[in-house]
Amino acid sequence: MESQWMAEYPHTSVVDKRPRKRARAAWDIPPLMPPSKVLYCGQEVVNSTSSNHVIASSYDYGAPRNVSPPWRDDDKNGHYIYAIGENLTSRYRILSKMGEGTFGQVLECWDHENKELVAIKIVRSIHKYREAAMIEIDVLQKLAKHDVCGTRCVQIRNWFDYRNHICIVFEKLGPSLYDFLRKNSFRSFPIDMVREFGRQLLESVAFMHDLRLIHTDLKPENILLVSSEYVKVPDFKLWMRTTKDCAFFKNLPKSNAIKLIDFGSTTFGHQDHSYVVSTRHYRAPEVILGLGWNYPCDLWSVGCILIELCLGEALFQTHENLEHLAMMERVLGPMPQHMVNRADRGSEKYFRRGIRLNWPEGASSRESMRAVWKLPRLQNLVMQHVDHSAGDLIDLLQGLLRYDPSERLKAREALWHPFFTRDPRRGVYPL
Ligand SMILES: Nc1ncnc2c1ncn2[C@@H]1O[C@H](COP(=O)(O)OP(=O)(O)OP(=O)(O)O)[C@@H](O)[C@H]1O
Repeated sequence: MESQWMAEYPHTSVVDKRPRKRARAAWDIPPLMPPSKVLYCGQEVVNSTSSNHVIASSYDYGAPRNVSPPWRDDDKNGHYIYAIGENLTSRYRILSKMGEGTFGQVLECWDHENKELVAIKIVRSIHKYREAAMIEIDVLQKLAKHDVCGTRCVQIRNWFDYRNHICIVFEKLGPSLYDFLRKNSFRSFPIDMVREFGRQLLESVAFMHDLRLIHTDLKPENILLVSSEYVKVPDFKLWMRTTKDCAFFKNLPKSNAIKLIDFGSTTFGHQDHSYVVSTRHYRAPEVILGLGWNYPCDLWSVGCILIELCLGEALFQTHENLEHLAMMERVLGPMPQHMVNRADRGSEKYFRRGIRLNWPEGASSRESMRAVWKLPRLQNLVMQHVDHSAGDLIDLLQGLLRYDPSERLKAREALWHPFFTRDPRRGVYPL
């Protein structure tokens, strides 16, 4: 959920060159406290996610049901302040924090009624976020109605308004693909796994587009593995490069089942939209140039995501429009003239005499110029990172990353691409 309210973040981290707006929890960070431990009321729990919305609880897991916690004011940003182990209505018990986004916090809870673990998004008590949450609920209910097998998008279980916070109850899923990459020191997924992720991602996008819905915020953070289970396997790439024993292994998910989350920015696709959408690295050129966007902006994001899963890190690591466009031209070649001609008033400044990109003349620094120059062409990039199926993958990516949205592959067309239909080991098409 980003779109209009999204802020750009400065470079801060050495390891991940893409600064994230929040730390992630739950999958790789141990629970905040052992279930039996009782902490004293008012004692701060220092959580490695740097949350200041958690206070220690005087409730333990054996606390009586139906006891509501005392009323507390929200924090200054409208986040609900909670304690691990206390109730959220009489039905749910808070177990741990799973994540945090612009719109609120996601907590792992125990559902006393259905006897299952759930993930509850507690939305900030701010009017615009409450309104957006109601739209997200509408979208989730529409998706649930049509996704009879429940395999494409996260399932909504329930929702309620609690102390001025909209709470959305979801089935509990595993880590996001971004979390998984991060935990693996940003080592890439094998190409056959990328193919499976890509297929499911495109099926989910095609399903949404059939319902006339555009996700608008597709990114590895919003694609969750269904299961948290993983296996350790030898990392042959590192084996060849290092003589040390320690870095020989990487983690791989046991199952490659994934689902989409975060429908807070989802919108209807009946007409072109003009406001800025998508998280920066996954943002399509028509959005940056103010040309109006529609369904194809999701397919551009899918292209960026597939490359990231093969590389381990984002392709367009930038926070600035001109640099972003220069990176695109470096990887994909020049932008079509008719798009340059139509650039809106805000983006005219990125071009020289309305003909070509104002690059490198307009670069803000030498560092920025270097960041663009170091990017290879798409073909070389894929060949450097993929051991087989490179030709098919390059062709698919060229279709997904077409500048002109009207020429970009549609989700269903992409699913018929040889990258998905050809058996990679035998080079033949299955029936
Ligand atoms: N069903 C779920 N199961 C497990 N974890 C979840 C689930 N839903 C969300 N999360 C975790 O919570 C994080 C935030 O969720 P979500 O993206 O829906 O919130 P948001 O406020 O809309 O975020 P954003 O700022 O990206 O718009 C996710 O990245 C993920 O780590």
